[in-house]
Amino acid sequence: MGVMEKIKEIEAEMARTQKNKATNYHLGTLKAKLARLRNELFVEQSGSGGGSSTGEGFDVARNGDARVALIGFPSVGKSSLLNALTSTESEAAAYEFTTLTCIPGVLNYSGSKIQVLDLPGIIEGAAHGAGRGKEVIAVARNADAILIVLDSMKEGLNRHREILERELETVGIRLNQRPPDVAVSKRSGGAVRFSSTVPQTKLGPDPEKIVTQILREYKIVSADVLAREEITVDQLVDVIIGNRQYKPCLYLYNKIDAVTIEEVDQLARMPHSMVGSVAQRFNIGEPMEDDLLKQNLWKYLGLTRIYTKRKGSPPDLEEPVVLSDIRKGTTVKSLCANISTQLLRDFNYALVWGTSAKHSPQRCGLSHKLDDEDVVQIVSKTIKQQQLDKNYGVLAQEYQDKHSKKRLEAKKKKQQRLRG
Ligand SMILES: Nc1nc2c(ncn2[C@@H]2O[C@H](COP(=O)(O)OP(=O)(O)OP(=O)(O)O)[C@@H](O)[C@H]2O)c(=O)[nH]1
Ligand SMILES: [K+]
Ligand SMILES: [Mg+2]
Repeated sequence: MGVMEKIKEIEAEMARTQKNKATNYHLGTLKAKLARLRNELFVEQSGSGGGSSTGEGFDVARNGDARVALIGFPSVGKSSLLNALTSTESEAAAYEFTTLTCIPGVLNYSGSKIQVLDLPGIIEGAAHGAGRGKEVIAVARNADAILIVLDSMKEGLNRHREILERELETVGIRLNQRPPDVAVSKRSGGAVRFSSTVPQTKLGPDPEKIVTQILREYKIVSADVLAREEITVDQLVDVIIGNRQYKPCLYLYNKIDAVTIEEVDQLARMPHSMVGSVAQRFNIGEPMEDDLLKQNLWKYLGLTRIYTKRKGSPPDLEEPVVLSDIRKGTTVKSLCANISTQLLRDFNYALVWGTSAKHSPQRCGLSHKLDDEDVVQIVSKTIKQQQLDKNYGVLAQEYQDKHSKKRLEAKKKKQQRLRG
């Protein structure tokens, strides 16, 4: 039996099984099996044919401080949106599948550059290769945030939203979730031991039993599992499989110019959602204060502007350094690394003005977490400190050389002994 048939079989069995306390354990096991098979299918497919071998899908160079992928059904207005947000022109028309490839544009927002990727529309089954779905979804996997565009005029909008979520989930993308706080450490012997710092209500009456069963599904028989928050079977499976991508995702209900005010009101209340009209420039486009979309994207990307300043001069308010919480973090260290490796190497301390500082300026180390619009002055080590470091580096190198030489000699001797 092929993987696809096995998946169908398990899905059918899950549909047949009533959800109650008695079947909880059985359903949990089925879920784990299903996730394993789906993952197998995905890994298998991304390895062979269809899309590039790097898993990048369409090959578009990264540009700017962060990257957003536009995902949606055909003709929801993705290309129109790209045209409204950036200076790039992507063909927009009233027929489906107008866009056939990935079109990048750059959106400028308060000192930052956000790369926006217009993509072909996807349909149900995209993750398994329907249309150019696989390539589109691979782009979503490599983006910093996803903007799902929906057409408010379409019937079955909620179903559309669910289909898109499912397609993205199939390839291991998790939308608006944090990685679960669970550690699985394999051991060489013994059974599975499960401990938790909080009561677990979603793993049935005997959490250790179900955790053991799920791990066995992934051929792990000996391990310590520690949960620091309440988890579900799905989350445990995610941790075991390990290749999950946690992405912020904003939903835009477009074309609200064409629906009733009651409908608009309902859509605006959906989680992680906003309404707008590209055609009528409602919530989208200039002026900046009214562009709720840009403001939301900024928020979802977790971007932080840092103004740097030199000693004795005012901060440079024209060109902030933009850091991303979801990419490399927003600490003083990520700021230094963003400017130059030299700066990171010669870092002594930082002076920080702004909301992250307890008092202004606060003297901070590399691990200090910065807030949006903080002002930072980096103080490098003195020449003397650098010289000391360098000497230490030379000494450390000599020590290492000496030891690796000794190790090499010992190895040679051992080999000679073995031969002779
Ligand atoms: N009424 C209305 N129509 C819109 C709006 N935005 C886009 N459209 C129209 O929707 C149609 C499809 O727009 P596109 O931008 O081509 O949509 P797309 O999602 O890029 O489509 P594909 O590339 O085919 O997947 C065009 O006729 C647009 O003029 C809007 O806010 N309101
Ligand atoms: K279209
Ligand atoms: Mg298009």
